[in-house]
Amino acid sequence: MTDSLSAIRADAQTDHADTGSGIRAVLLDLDGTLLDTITDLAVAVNAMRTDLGLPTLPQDLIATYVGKGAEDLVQRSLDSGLEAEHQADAARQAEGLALFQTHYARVNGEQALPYPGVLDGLAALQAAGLKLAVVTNKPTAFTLPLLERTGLTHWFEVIVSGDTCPRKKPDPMPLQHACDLLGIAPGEAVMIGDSVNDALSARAAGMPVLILPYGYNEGHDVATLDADAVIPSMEAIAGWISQRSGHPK
Ligand SMILES: O=C(O)COP(=O)(O)O
Ligand SMILES: [Mg+2]
Repeated sequence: MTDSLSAIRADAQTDHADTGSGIRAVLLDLDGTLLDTITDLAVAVNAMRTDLGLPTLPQDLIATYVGKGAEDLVQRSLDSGLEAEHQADAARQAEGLALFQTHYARVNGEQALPYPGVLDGLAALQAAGLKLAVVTNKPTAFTLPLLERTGLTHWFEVIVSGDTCPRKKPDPMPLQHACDLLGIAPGEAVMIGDSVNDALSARAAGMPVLILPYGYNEGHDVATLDADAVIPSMEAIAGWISQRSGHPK
């Protein structure tokens, strides 16, 4: 771990030797990173399936379908266990999406909770003078009420949702957009996430990426990700980013 962190610090010093600016902002994924949202997502997915006459799915299986936004979650939840010829057509997917949206609007945030260390981690990053942004694949209509209901909105200068830009993570576009809004270069930010979508988008945007191991990586081990480090908690992440940003708390 120490070696990985040293390597990131060394990279950043090389990248920014001309400006000496280092890290000025932290971009944070939402589902599986800041908030444990799977209970509410699974309730909405299973309510959709019940409406369509389908059996419910285990929450752990639904968790492997989270990461690429609501349409993808609905599609994978409808097609779960089916051969290609039986998978939902566009009309069935649209019907499923409408049902999911109705149910999730009702339960979004009901049981969602910050993971241990998140609130202390955000406080430490903010105290260190870093700008904070959310970059999520969750649609705006669910992101903003969720952040409100869980009391997190006030931490963030910028919120980029899954439908803010033409393309979602793993495309770098939403990360670049967040940096534009923050008035910084991508190389002055660090991405914090839980999944392959965060790792790929950060790599493509040219910024370091740190992975938290407790979220939803589409059912895969986070050790398989191309990331700079896997760090156990937001609190632990905040400690060393603060040092690296040159504004120790
Ligand atoms: O909406 C999703 O599928 C995942 O959202 P996230 O990008 O905040 O993890
Ligand atoms: Mg996530």
